[in-house]
Amino acid sequence: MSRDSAQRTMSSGIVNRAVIDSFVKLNPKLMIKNPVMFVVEVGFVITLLLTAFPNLFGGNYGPSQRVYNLIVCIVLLITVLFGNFAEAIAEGRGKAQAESLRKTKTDLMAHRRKGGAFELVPATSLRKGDIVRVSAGEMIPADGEVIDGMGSVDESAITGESAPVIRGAGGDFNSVTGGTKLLSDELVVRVTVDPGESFLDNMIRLVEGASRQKTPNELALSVLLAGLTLIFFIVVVTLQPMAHYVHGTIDVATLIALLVCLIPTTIGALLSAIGIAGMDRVVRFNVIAKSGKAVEAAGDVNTLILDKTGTITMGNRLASEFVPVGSHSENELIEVAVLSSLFDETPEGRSVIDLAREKHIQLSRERYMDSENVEFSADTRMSGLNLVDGTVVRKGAVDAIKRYVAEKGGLIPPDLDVKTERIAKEGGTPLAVVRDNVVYGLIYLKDIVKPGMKERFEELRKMGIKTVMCTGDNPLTAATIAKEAGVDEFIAEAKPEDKMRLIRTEQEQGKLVAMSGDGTNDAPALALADVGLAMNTGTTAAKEAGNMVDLDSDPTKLIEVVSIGKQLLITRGAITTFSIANDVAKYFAIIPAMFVAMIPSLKVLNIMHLTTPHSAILSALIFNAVIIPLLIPLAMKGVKYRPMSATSMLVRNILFYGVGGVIVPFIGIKLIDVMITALGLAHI
Ligand SMILES: Nc1ncnc2c1ncn2[C@@H]1O[C@H](COP(=O)(O)OP(=O)(O)OP(=O)(O)O)[C@@H](O)[C@H]1O
Ligand SMILES: [K+]
Ligand SMILES: [Mg+2]
Repeated sequence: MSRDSAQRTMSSGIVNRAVIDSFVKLNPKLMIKNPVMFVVEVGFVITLLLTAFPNLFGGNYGPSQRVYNLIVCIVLLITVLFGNFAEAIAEGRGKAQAESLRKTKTDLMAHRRKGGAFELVPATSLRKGDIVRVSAGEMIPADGEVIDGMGSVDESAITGESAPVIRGAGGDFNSVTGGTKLLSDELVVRVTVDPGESFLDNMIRLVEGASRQKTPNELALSVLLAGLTLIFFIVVVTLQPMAHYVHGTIDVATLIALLVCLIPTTIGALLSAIGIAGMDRVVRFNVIAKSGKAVEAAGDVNTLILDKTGTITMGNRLASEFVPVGSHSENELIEVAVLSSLFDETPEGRSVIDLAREKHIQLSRERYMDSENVEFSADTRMSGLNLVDGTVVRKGAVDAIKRYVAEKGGLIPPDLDVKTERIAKEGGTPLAVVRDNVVYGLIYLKDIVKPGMKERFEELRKMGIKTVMCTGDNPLTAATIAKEAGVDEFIAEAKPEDKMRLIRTEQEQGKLVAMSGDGTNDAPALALADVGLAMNTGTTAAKEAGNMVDLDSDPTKLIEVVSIGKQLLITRGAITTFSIANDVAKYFAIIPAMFVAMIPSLKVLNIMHLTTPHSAILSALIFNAVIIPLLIPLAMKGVKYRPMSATSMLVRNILFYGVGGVIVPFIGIKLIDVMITALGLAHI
């Protein structure tokens, strides 16, 4: 089957299923969650009874009333079904996706460690803390952290990305996901989740919408809609005594039709579809949002915090030059630099070794096996070795090294600052190299700003979002890169806790903050931020702390997420405006029609000139139903979002959807009235 036709059968499958689901959702237990549409369903039941027994509530109605009641009854049923269909079709994609994810889960086996050996067990029996061995060609049986070995993993089952990724013990690339396939080598993995709680399980639940809860915004809107419904209910109920007062009566089916026309059924029917579609759009960008709330928060974000290396710049900072200082030669510098990097497994450390090799300087690791390796940390901003003979070598951020040398009573060579400045002004990262308390020179780490960053930040600025670059690098390098990339503000020489402080300060000013990160030390900040986008390549801690995970591990994807969030909020606002404006217009169609027989002077209000009172009511009711499926595409695709300030967006939308919402029903109802008249149904 070609991809195209496969897609078509999938989408026709989704439609068929949605049609069935529309009926399943008629179950009152499910309907009650949506009070507006529940009222319509109750109306359907009552008019159904009135079709069978036209004089159920008194009166002396003839057979033509039966036909009228039946038409109202059918239109009401269709209205409810249309609303259910909107929700079902929005859920459809996720359900289909969940099914294909479930397939990757079945029948996994695992080699679990027991004593000194490994036993073959079903993956479903694995518990948190179990140790498993995975060999090349096998599926990784559960989520976990690699504790030994390194290998390439095909994660396409969850990311859809076919390029294999490297996973290995230690560092920020140690997390593996159950259901992905190890392509090479062997890994020993410590399982980090119990059955049913895995990433894949969560993802299935998420895309399926099983764990979907109403967001605070949605909840507030639902309460408002329910309130409006109650008000209109009271209004409609009091119409009957008013009619009596002018010596008329209004039949119950008409009252129900009026009520349904007046309550906000359009937004009531589409509300949950809009929310589901928003989450779905995020998924299509390969981002897993743990809640709809996170997506919504993204739409309101004021401040975006990004780190420099790897987010704004390419991130493979490579040593490109050795710059000796004082009276030291280049070779002397290189030797100390290599020594300090001998066991430094960061890309920076590796690149120092590579550049030195190009310059024909190499040291054997075996000779220094007994020395103590001092790993790089974002807190010390240094790395190096403590040799057995007491010699200490370090490389690191220049200010950190300067402080270190001063503590040890060493001197700072006079040309260090000038040379540091030169590298920093070019946007490079200078690393100072020191043996004991003597500074030998600088390593020039080059990093390039990713293409197109300036345009992306410009777009964010138009959305009214402030961007702050937070980097551990020195202020000059930071300033150069900030200018080149076009971020609004930057913080240099930042330690992980500075990120948290920045988030807190912004939040205290009432702002919503988004950030992306991947390291274990990013986890607290990811948890603190309103939108925390964790990288899938990152550590388990980071992924647990964030409320979104980017499967492609592209930190700049926050920009798309923010756009989708905004689009979601705008779409909901637009359809709400449209829905309520619609109801105003329907009021003009129905009220004059209902009362004109009793109060002839109301004729002046009858601006639409609909054929008969019955046709007026039926036209409004049919329009009310038909508008729901007509708006499904808009609810699913979202209102197109263009970067502009929130107020101008609001004004524009109120004009478009508010005014449009008043005009469209006038035209629509008139057209339907003409058709009803042509069909000869106006005089039933
Ligand atoms: N392997 C390393 N050995 C020694 N020093 C390093 C090493 N890697 C980075 N540094 C220094 O430590 C500083 C802080 O590094 P850190 O990773 O916290 O921030 P960064 O990568 O510069 O910025 P960002 O937070 O934007 O990623 C770097 O600017 C650099 O000066
Ligand atoms: K309505
Ligand atoms: Mg970094």
